[in-house]
Amino acid sequence: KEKAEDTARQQAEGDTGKVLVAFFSYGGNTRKLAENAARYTGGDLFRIETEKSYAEDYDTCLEETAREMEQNARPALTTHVENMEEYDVVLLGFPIWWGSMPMAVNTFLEEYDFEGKIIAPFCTHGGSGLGSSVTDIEKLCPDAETADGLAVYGSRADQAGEQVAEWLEKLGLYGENQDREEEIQE
Ligand SMILES: Cc1cc2nc3c(=O)[nH]c(=O)nc-3n(C[C@H](O)[C@H](O)[C@H](O)COP(=O)(O)O)c2cc1C
Repeated sequence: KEKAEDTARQQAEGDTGKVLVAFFSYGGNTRKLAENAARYTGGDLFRIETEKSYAEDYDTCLEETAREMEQNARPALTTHVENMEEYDVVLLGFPIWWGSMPMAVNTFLEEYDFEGKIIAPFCTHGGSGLGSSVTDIEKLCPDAETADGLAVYGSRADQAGEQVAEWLEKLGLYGENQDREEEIQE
C-alpha cells in the first residue's frame, strides 16, 4: 500500500520539486495541519519523534520542556529521513513551545544538510504566532532559504484546511492534482 501511495505522490509532483512535510506534534494539532499539507502538495509525510516521551500532564510537560529550553537540549530522535537529498522543499511543522519550536526540531535541523533547500515553517500555537521560530531556523540553517511561515491557533487546527491550502498556493506548492474540493467546499 505504501508503495502505491509513493507512486501517486511522485505523479502529483509539480515543477517545484519534491516536497517533504516534516512535523513534530505533542497533542495532535500540528499533525492535522501536516496531514493537510501533505495531501495538498503530494509531499511525503514525516513525523519527528523523540526517544523520550513528554508527560501527558500539561503542567509536567511545561516543566520538562522548560528545562530543555534552559539547557539548550537536543533530545534524541527515533525517526530519520533516509533520503533528505531528494527533497527540494521541506514544510516544517511544530507547536510553539516557550515562544519557539520544540528542542526536538533543533535536533532535526542539525541532523541534515539543508543547503539550497527551501524550508517553509508552519506552526500551531496558543497566541504567540510563530514567535522566534523563524529566526531560530535561520540561525540553524543559514544555507537554506526560509519561506513565509504559517501560524494557526491550536484550537483552529481542525478547521484550518483552507488556510493551509491558501498558504501553499502563495508558495506555489499547491498541487494541481489534489482534490481540494472534497476538503474545502465553499
Ligand atoms: C510545553 C508547551 C509550551 C507551550 N508554549 C507556548 C507558547 O510559548 N506560546 C503559545 O502560543 N503556545 C504555547 N503552547 C501551546 C501550543 O503551542 C499549542 O497548544 C499547539 O497547538 C500544540 O500543538 P500540538 O497539539 O501539535 O502539540 C505550549 C504548549 C506546550 C505543551
